[in-house]
Amino acid sequence: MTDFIHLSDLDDVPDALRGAVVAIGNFDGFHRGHQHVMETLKTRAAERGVPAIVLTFEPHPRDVFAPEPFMFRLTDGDAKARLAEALGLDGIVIMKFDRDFSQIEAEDFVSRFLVNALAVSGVIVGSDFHFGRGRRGTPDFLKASGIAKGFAVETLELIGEGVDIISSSLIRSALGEGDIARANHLLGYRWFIDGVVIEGDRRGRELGYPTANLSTPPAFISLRAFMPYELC
Ligand SMILES: Cc1cc2nc3c(=O)[nH]c(=O)nc-3n(C[C@H](O)[C@H](O)[C@H](O)COP(=O)(O)O)c2cc1C
Ligand SMILES: Nc1ncnc2c1ncn2[C@@H]1O[C@H](COP(=O)(O)OP(=O)(O)O)[C@@H](O)[C@H]1O
Repeated sequence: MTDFIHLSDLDDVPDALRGAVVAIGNFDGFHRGHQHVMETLKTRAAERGVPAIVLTFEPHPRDVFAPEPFMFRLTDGDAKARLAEALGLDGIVIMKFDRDFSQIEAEDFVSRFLVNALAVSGVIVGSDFHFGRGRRGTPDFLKASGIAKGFAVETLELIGEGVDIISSSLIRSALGEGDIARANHLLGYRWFIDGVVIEGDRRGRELGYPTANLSTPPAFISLRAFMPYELC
């Protein structure tokens, strides 16, 4: 088994990742809908005997285009990489998303990155996936590109929970309401925040249970910042 590979661009793709089947998206949270994409990705890659990798973007495009209202994040790039490795994928590519990158046309994204850099053998996305300047690249466009350029494209139905489609915003709403159990259920694992424990105002000792002050990037602060959470 080869080591998990983490790339931050597609300038010089190692041979070990060329020819891969690739899942593309933001994947904030690696929730159960995303995990369905990843399981399909692993199955298709194993059938072809090629690597299974995820191609994602940081920062989140919504933070680039509409920084207000504030959107707290479920997983940063490092957490996505850890989850991808834990799910048994072969690698992750975290491309820098900025205004210049967002102007790349869907056609160019396919030819520059999917075909020339990665030589993908297959692409897996959910049925709502859009990409390229102005979000013009639709799942149908991706399928047509695959036929023209010789890679397989699979678009998956979105996984639901009751009447809701599982999405990172649904999980943010659950957390915003303090419903950790529902967030955990939708995530498929126990929600976590990464941070370094720092010295605070020493008020925790008056609360009657152990507390820790976490230094956490602003995008990871919950809407209910003063809710007690169990440490794990
Ligand atoms: C090359 C490229 C250009 C993009 N340009 C835009 C854009 O102009 N406007 C926009 O809202 N999103 C843009 N996006 C972000 C996509 O709409 C989308 O968030 C991203 O492909 C991840 O898909 P997902 O949201 O289904 O996970 C772009 C994405 C890519 C890969
Ligand atoms: N509930 C779901 N079921 C199946 N695929 C999904 C689901 N939610 C998102 N996807 C797919 O996973 C990838 C990342 O989606 P993204 O837009 O980051 O998710 P979210 O809607 O949770 O913010 C995309 O290809 C998307 O189509």
